[in-house]
Order: sequence, then C-alpha cells, then structure tokens
Amino acid sequence: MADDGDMFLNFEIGDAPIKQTVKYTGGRWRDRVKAQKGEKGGQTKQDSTARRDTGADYYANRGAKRQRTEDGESGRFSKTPRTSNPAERGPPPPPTHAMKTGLVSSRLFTSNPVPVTDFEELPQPEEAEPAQPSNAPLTAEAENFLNLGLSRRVSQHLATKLEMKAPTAIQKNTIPQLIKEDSDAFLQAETGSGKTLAYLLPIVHRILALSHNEDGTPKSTKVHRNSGLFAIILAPTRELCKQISVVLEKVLRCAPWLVCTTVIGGESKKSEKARIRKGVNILIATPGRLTDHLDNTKVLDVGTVRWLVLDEGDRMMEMGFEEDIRTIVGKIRAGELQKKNAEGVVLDGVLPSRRVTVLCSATMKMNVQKLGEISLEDAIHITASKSDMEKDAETGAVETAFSAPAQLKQAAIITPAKLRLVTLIALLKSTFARKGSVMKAIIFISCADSVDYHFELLKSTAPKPEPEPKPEGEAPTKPNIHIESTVAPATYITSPANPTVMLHKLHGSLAQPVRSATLKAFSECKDPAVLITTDISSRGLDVPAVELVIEYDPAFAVPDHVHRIGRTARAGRAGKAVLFLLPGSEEGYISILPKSTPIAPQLYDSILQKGFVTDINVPGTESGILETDRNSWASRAEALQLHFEQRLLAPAPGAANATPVFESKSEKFAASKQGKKGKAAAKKDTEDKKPDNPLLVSARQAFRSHIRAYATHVREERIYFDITALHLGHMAKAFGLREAPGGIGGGVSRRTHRPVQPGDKTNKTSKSVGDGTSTRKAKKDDDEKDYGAADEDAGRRMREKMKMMMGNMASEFNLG
Ligand SMILES: Nc1ncnc2c1ncn2[C@@H]1O[C@H](COP(=O)(O)OP(=O)(O)OP(=O)(O)O)[C@@H](O)[C@H]1O
Repeated sequence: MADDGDMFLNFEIGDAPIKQTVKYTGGRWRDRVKAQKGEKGGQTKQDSTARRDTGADYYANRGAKRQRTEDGESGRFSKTPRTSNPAERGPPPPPTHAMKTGLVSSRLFTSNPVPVTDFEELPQPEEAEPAQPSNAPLTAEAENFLNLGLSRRVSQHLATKLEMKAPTAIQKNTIPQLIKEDSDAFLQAETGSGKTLAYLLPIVHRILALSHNEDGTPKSTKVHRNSGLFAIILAPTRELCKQISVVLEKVLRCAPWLVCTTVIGGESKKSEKARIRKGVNILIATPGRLTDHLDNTKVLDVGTVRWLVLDEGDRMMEMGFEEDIRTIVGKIRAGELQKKNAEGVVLDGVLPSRRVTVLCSATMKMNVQKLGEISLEDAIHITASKSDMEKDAETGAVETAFSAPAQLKQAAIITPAKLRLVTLIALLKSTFARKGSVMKAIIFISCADSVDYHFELLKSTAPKPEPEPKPEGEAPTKPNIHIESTVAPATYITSPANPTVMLHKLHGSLAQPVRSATLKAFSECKDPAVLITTDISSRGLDVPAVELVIEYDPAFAVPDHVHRIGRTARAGRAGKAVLFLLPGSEEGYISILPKSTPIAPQLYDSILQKGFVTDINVPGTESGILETDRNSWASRAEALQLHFEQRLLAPAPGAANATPVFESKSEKFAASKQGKKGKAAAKKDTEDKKPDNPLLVSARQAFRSHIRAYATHVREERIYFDITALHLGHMAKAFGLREAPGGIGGGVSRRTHRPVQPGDKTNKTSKSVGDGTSTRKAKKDDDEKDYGAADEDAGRRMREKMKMMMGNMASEFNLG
C-alpha cells in the first residue's frame, strides 16, 4: 500500500488506545473544530500512562509538519520535548536510507509513548551486591544424604554416579520427614531447588527397604517389577513427566530391579497398557491419561499404592484437571489398602501404613488450597527454611509468599510496542555476540500462533546445506524428521564471532513426537541455542545450561512469571531474566513482582545501541548483511523493521491473480479510494496486495491471538495490562505488519482457526485426536490457554474495544 499520509492519519488513529485524547492538526479548520468538539464530548481526561511522545525523538529538528506527512501520525503528540527522550542521550541520527526512499510506513522512533519511570533516579544495576545463591546444594561439610536417613546404597549412588554430594535445603527438610513420618505433605520451595529429588529419594529409599537392610545387605524378601505399584506421580505436562522419569531412572540405577514408567498420552494406549501389564513400581502420569487408564483399561491395581505425588499441583488445577484429580484420589482411596502384596511381602511398617499425598509447587495460588482440600489430610507444610516451617506450625497458617532465586538477576526493558521486535533481536544479538558468553536462552511468548510466527520470521530462509557425504560403505545419517519444522539456524541473531545460533520452537499444538524431539534437541544442542515457547515450558523444565530467560510477553499471572524465570538460575547457578514491558501502566507491574534484588528497568535504546553496533546478518540476500546507508544503530533498527515488513509483503509464488486479502477495513478503504483514481491504478494496487504470503498470514494470525491473549491477564493484574490502552496499530508493527488486521474480537477458538503448521497435531480440529482420546482430553493434556470461546470475558472486552475503534475510525474518515 502506498504511504499516503492522509490515509495513515485515518488508519492509525483507529488503532490508538481508546482513552487517548486526539488532537487534530490536519485538514480544514472547520473539520478540526468539529472533530475536537466531538472528541471532548466522548472522552475523559487523558490517562497519564497513555501519554504520547513528543514526536521529537530523534528527529526533533525536522519540524512537526514534516513528521506528520512522513509518518502519518499527526495530531497525536504535543510539541514539547520530554526529558526521557533518547535523543538527549546522543546526537540524533540523520535520515536513514529507508526514510529517504519513503519506504517506511510509520517510523519506529516517533510517536511512541513515554515511560513513566524516571530512569535518571534509578540505581545502576551494577551497584547492587551480587546475592548468594538461595537454591544451591548445601556444603558437603554441613550436610549429607546419609545423615538425612537415606541408605548407604542410595547416598553413595548420588555422590558417585550423580555427583550430588549434599542435599539442598528443601531436600534436607523433606527427606527425613517422608522417611520417618506417614503424614501428607505440601512441599513449597523456590524454582530449581531440587524438589523432584526431595520427594523421589524417600520413596525409593522406602521401597528399597522392602528387600534390603540399612547397610545394603539383602533381606530374604525379593522385590521386582511385579511386586506392586507403590507410587503414582502426577505432573501437568508430558514434558515434565518425561523429565521426572529421566531423573527417577537415574536414581533407580542403584536398584535396577525396580521399574518406573510414564503414561502421558501422545503414544498408543495399547503400548502403555502393555508396559503397565509387564509390571511397574512407580508410575509417572498426566492426570487425563491416568484417569483414562483407570476408567477404561483396568490394568492398574492401585491397592498397593502408598504415595500419590502431585507435582506442580496449582498448574494442574489451572489446566482444568480438578475432576481428573478428584477421580484419581477417589479411586485410590476407595480401594482397600493392601497390607501385603500378591506375593505375601508385608508392606506395612516398611512402606507407609496409610496413603500419603505429597503436593509440590514453587508457588501457591488459591487453587492449590482447593487441591489441598481434595487431596491432603493434616498435611505438614515443608519449606526450605526451618524457621518458616516453625512459624507455619505455630500459627497453623500456610505462608503464601514465594520468591525468585536470590542469585537471579532480573531486568525489565521498557519498550514501546513499535520497537518490540527490533529490540528483541538487538537483545538476542548482543546476548550471543561472543561465542560461549551465553549458551541457551528461552523466550516466552503468550500464544502458539505467535511462537510459530516468530520462529518463521527469525529462522534462516537459506536452503539447508547438503549433509556431508559419508565414506563409502557407511550409511548416511538420517535427518530427524520430527525437528524439521521446529529447529533451524537463527541467522538474524548471529555475528561473525558466533556464526551458529540454533532456533527452536515448542508449544502444545505440536505433535508429541515433535515436542519431545525438539526439547531434546534444545537440551542437547552443542551450539548456542534459543527456544521460543509458550507457558508449556514454564513449569518444571530443567535445562541446566539456560542462562537467560526473556519474557517477551509478560506472564498471565505473577506465579507464572516466577516459574518462567525459574528456568534459569537453577541449583545455585547464575542466571538472568529480562521482561519486556510497554511504557505506561505496564511499568507498574514491576512493583508486584517478587524479587530478592531490585528489578532494574531499562529503556530500549541502550539495548538497540548494544545489539546493533555491528551489521545484521540477513538470510537469503546476496551480501548476507542488512544494507543501510549509515552505520548507526537507529538506521539499522529501521532497516531491519523495513526488511521484515517487506518480507511480509513479498508476493507468494503464483499469487498475482489471487483475490486480495485485506489486513483491515482501512486497507479495504484505501483500495476503494484508489479505485476512484482509476481502475488501472486500483488493479495494480490489488495485485500488489500479495495475498497469500504465508508469513503475512501467520503474522496476522499471531497478532490476533496475541491481542486475545493480552486480554486474559488475571483480573487483579489487568490494571497493568489494560487492553483498552493498547495501541493496536503500534503493536501490529511488532509483528512486521503495517497496521492492525481486523477480526480480533470474534471470540473464535485459536485451535480451530489456527493455520496448520508443519509438525502440528494432524487432526486437532476434529473430534478425535491421535489415539482416540476426546478433544477435550487432548486439550487438557496440553498446557496452553485456549483464547477462544472459553474466554468470553476477554472476547467481550475486545469486541467493545473494536466497536469503539471502528467508531473512531468512522469519524476520522469524515475529516479527510
Ligand atoms: N542435591 C543436589 N545437588 C546438586 N544438584 C541438585 C541437587 N538436587 C537437585 N539438583 C539439580 O537441581 C536442578 C533442579 O532440580 P529440580 O528440577 O528438582 O528443581 P525444582 O525445585 O523441582 O524446580 P521447579 O520448581 O522449577 O520445578 C536439577 O538439575 C537437579 O539435577
């Protein structure tokens, strides 16, 4: 679409926050007065958090009129420069190539909202004392596993084979309790503090005690895989189940006669059933799948089950597993507790004489209390700090505070919506600027569509290199088909010093083999690696080399934020978490985040400066680098944005005669206006629409899902994430779109409308998914929100916003 200033005036205002006061400076004075009057009648005083920038940013000297005509956003900023203007931090860069050629539809650095944070007043991050790790193992001198009551066999195995000489604080407090007592327990400790082993080790120790004495000598009783199912561990995601299973398998190498297995869906129930039938002592399962087996396959005898562990209990409740958990708890409790197993081995006395439930989480939401009511009886609250536990025991109340690991460095980047994408790339570029500086990073994004889009946008478009020929007689290595669409080089964020960075994507709409293979590829990647993901990866995921977590979209609730950032700084290691926030009300969110050290808000410009200090690699171009006529970071940022926008508008093969797909009503309007100028011009424009570029389709879909997701922040936090204050036009820019596409407020289900991506579950829109479980179940085994009909409240609010926007747009058109 041509960059018609007038047209943009109309369209951009339509995307603006509803609360914003619009000042009209273009057109005839009569129209201006009329519009201003109309505006006064309909709007309250402008919210300070939605203030517009002066438009002076980098181009202060260029005059308001010129800006208006060039960026088409006239009338929405005052003429007084503001102090937080980045231009004051250095000389304003001259017009870039993109600006001169007129190819920029709306400039990145103008008309951005101004942060409310006074950055001058803030202490510099480096001033803060480095904190001592709070989730690290204790020193071997202070404590060891043997002293906690674990058998010599297990303790030695931990020390020699797993290189764990001393327990962590939560392990120190949990292990003796679960070995000696048969009461229910609620384990609450920071992310990465070793809760998994805290509950696994006492279980293994006690099962082992059926057949072995304390000193490791065997008893006359033999225990093997058919001796009974003794423990069931439930976790919300398949990934987490697999991870727990891997940890348990490592521990069980000291007792290879004991067997654990997983039932998690994603593979045939028949094969799961066969595995259970062969005999299993510890079962790890997702609630939906376990209920299915208990209800339908009847192979599980729960009479010998002594432990039920609910790992990440609050997440399971959040995902709608309440009914399944009730069923599981009910079925386990209903069956008679067998004092002896089928072979006559006496279980009571060695194993708990009652059924023990262990609830486990780093955070606690209200729904955990509900879960506690369903599953726990007189539970003891175990935390990492003895004094907290004593306080709880005294008061009879459970302390709800939770914290991030003390050594985790946290920062917030205040970035206007338009600059989000380039700032993200700049951050990644500077992160991976040197080889070996950071090995792995995770980027959290609110929804699967947006993950798909950002992966497609950032991955290399260059054809895959041919595999190196093998010596004669040697079979060629087979490429892993499961990761073909989820792992690719990330050219844009590489540098000459660090030429290979691998990009990965993971979300709940991918088929299970793809999910497992991608996670494995990310964990085992020897090159620096980035994982773009949804909250599917926020819980429990333990990839030790993750040094950076980026919350590109803030979490939907503070506890989720704690879990996300907890993917780094695990078991005493260092880590950094960076949160992207929009200027304005989102900045207030920092005040409610748990932090051991202050979260340092930073303005985006320093990130851009650092990231775009060198050329940007661009896949598929002749020179291999992004060309700008000036070597300034600002011009690189603009050129990169333009490059993305052009990639989106590039014609898809054979699309010239296709029916145009308009991004929004305003685009349609533009086309019809063109029509008035002449049919030939209109036809050309129509052909220029490049309708079927899959990246453009993906960008629109990602944008829509993003906006819907934005509306689903928990109620208490919506004062910071106010959908009505969101500038849709600016946000569209962060998706490489020139303006916001329509169709946001329809309340349609993301899953049914999402374009199918390679590697996606094949029949997710049909009733039956994969192995015959219902769609409802398949959804529940996934761990993402469905931003569709389910969130009627969000849909309603979006519809209201769209209605008001449309109203605004219509009145704006009258000005033209
Ligand atoms: N005693 C120990 N010594 C050394 N490393 C340990 C010890 N216990 C656990 N770890 C390591 O700490 C890491 C985190 O453990 P784990 O995944 O159990 O944490 P968590 O508390 O469950 O975290 P989250 O709440 O995020 O799920 C793992 O890599 C694990 O191997």
